[in-house]
Amino acid sequence: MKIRQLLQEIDLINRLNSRTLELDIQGIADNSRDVEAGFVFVAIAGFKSDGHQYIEQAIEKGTLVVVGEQEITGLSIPYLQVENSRKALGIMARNFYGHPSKEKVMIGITGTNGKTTTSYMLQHFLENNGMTCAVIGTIQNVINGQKTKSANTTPSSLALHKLLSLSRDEVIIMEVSSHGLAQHRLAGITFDYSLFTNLHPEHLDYHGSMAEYFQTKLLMFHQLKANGTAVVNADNVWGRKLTETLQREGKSVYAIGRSSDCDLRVVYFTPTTSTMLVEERNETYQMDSAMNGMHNMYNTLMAYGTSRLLGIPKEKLLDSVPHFKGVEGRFEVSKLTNGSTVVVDYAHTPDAVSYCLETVKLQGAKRIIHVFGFRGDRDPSKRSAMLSISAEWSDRYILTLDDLNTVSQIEMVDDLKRLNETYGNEKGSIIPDRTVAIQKAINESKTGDWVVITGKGHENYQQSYQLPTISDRETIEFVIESE
Ligand SMILES: CC(=O)N[C@H]1[C@@H](OP(=O)(O)OP(=O)(O)OC[C@H]2O[C@@H](n3ccc(=O)[nH]c3=O)[C@H](O)[C@@H]2O)O[C@H](CO)[C@@H](O)[C@@H]1O[C@H](C)C(=O)N[C@@H](C)C(=O)N[C@H](CCC(=O)O)C(=O)O
Ligand SMILES: Nc1ncnc2c1ncn2[C@@H]1O[C@H](COP(=O)(O)OP(=O)(O)OP(=O)(O)O)[C@@H](O)[C@H]1O
Repeated sequence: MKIRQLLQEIDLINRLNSRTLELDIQGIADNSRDVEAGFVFVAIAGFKSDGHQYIEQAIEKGTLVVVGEQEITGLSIPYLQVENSRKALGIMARNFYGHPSKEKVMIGITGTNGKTTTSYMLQHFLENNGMTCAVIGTIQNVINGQKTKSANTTPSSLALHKLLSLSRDEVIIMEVSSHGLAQHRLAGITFDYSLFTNLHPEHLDYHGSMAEYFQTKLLMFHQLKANGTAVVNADNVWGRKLTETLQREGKSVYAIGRSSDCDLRVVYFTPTTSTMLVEERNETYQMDSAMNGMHNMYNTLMAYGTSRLLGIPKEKLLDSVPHFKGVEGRFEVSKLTNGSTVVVDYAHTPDAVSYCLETVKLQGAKRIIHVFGFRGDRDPSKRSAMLSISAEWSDRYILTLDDLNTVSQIEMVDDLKRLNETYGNEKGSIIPDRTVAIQKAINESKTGDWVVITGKGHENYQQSYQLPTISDRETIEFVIESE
């Protein structure tokens, strides 16, 4: 591809000469280590390092042209200055890979919680009804049925356009994180359907306030195609605000929720059986689901409503809904021989912990023993609320370690002690070793009790613990087998 074609629709601060514009480029890299001969290197001022520092390294590796934000002169090769390197990277990636999102049905899912669950549920509904789907998100990326590990929930724009160009799937279902939106990882993408699950306090260390967090989420809805539709959970206060905003802008909104003005409305939900009575276009009918909890009622409505918008007949979908059994690490239930039950759940926000413990209570738990911790380097403002909810709902809670990231164990344990003294109660104790905490909880459980382990879900442990296990699931199996 010629540089001239690569730069289409990019706002340039300086101009390249006509000879440079006709050069053929072989690829794009945003990391100097990935540069090959004939590439364009895009320098990004990042959170940890500054790509502009690596320009010489990129030149040594054979880059033809450098794109960056800083005013730089005197390079041995052409330099192109742009307003925003991350944005320019997305547009270049789109041009290089031939605008791959144009050919697909693009579905973006955003919100604090429920993105992964809604993605896989939607994939299940669509594939059961004859469509092929790619899924891009937290657990993995699935393209043409092939699974690969994902580095981020929302990949960099370069990785994303490459994935899209490789995909032969009809529909792309992707989780869209607020970090991804803020960092222009979606630049060059347009959506047919944009889904909003909910918004709760999270990542406020990054976004500063709920208002800013909301504004960032809103960016995805400004990337809807002209005939695209927003599917919004209108029971969430921010979902209401989003609906009003989008309607004012003349965008098409499909609302789900409990109120009478919703396009897909839950008239009644029976939590013990996960049965819903729903109303759609003045018709009321029953929907049976295998997914526990009110939060999954909302996820089901989001996925079901989007499938209806894609034209799948109601009867076919109603057959598919009960067959979706859930996602790895999200309310994963094991029954133990001592008559107790263990749940592993990825809840790591106050609302998610609350939904999880409430669901367990509604399943008839005699006693709830809750094991959880807090991630180092992640928004500490949510910790007190998570602890207060656990202290209220559980009969016993054990505070333990989650991923420490760059925080030391001593620092985290000190914070657990401080939080427990301020927001906890007599039901709580602290066992820093996560595997020992889980072992203790399981050993204490009796018939009818539920042990609820939240925070890590499907993920492997970042640090090693006393028991020789690498995930909550493995620890549970180890404890059961050691009995
Ligand atoms: C803090 C943050 O969000 N960082 C993201 C950001 O990194 P960055 O661009 O700032 O990277 P950097 O390391 O400072 O490097 C700057 C530039 O120098 C370049 N470089 C660097 C070294 C070198 O030798 N040569 C070189 O050229 C790098 O390639 C980069 O272009 O852009 C990268 C590419 O898009 C992301 O992978 C990276 O995500 C990091 C790994 C991360 O952990 N992010 C988390 C916070 C995140 O994004 N999470 C959300 C989900 C949140 C949730 O819902 O829980 C997600 O979507 O994953
Ligand atoms: N609709 C929902 N509302 C509130 N909480 C939910 C909802 N759906 C799931 N949860 C809770 O959030 C946890 C994570 O769910 P899921 O992975 O689907 O969300 P996510 O948005 O992809 O999360 P993340 O961004 O952290 O990957 C679940 O284990 C559950 O506790």
